[in-house]
Amino acid sequence: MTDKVFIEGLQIETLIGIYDWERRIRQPLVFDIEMAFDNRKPAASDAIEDTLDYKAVSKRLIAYVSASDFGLVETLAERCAALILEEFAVSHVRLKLSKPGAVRGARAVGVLIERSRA
Ligand SMILES: Nc1nc2c(c(=O)[nH]1)N=C([C@H](O)[C@@H](O)CO)CN2
Repeated sequence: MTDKVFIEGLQIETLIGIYDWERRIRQPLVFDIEMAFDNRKPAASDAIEDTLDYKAVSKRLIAYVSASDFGLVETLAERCAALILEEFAVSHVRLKLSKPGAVRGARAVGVLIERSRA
């Protein structure tokens, strides 16, 4: 089963970074997320209750990330992947966390991780 539900370009502002100046500001992060989910049931029923609701996942991530204050993008990406696997009916998640403008000359830097439910 290779079905996915995705969220692309979800921008969230938060406190993130290892340098002193970064601890005094909020910076935008961008999330691209793919979640394994069998979409055949909602396709047959046409019922939102049968979906992996991408709006519900987005709202939960916005709440979590906005309130977070990690130093590394690695830490935040790991926590977000764990949250998705624990709180939603997702067996596998691929999560790209981009920090735009963090490095001069680069459009964005960040991490890309894939995690599965234990
Ligand atoms: N692999 C990482 N490298 C760096 C990180 C990070 O979170 N992961 N963070 C920084 C700084 O906070 C940087 O974003 C400031 O421009 C540097 N390298």
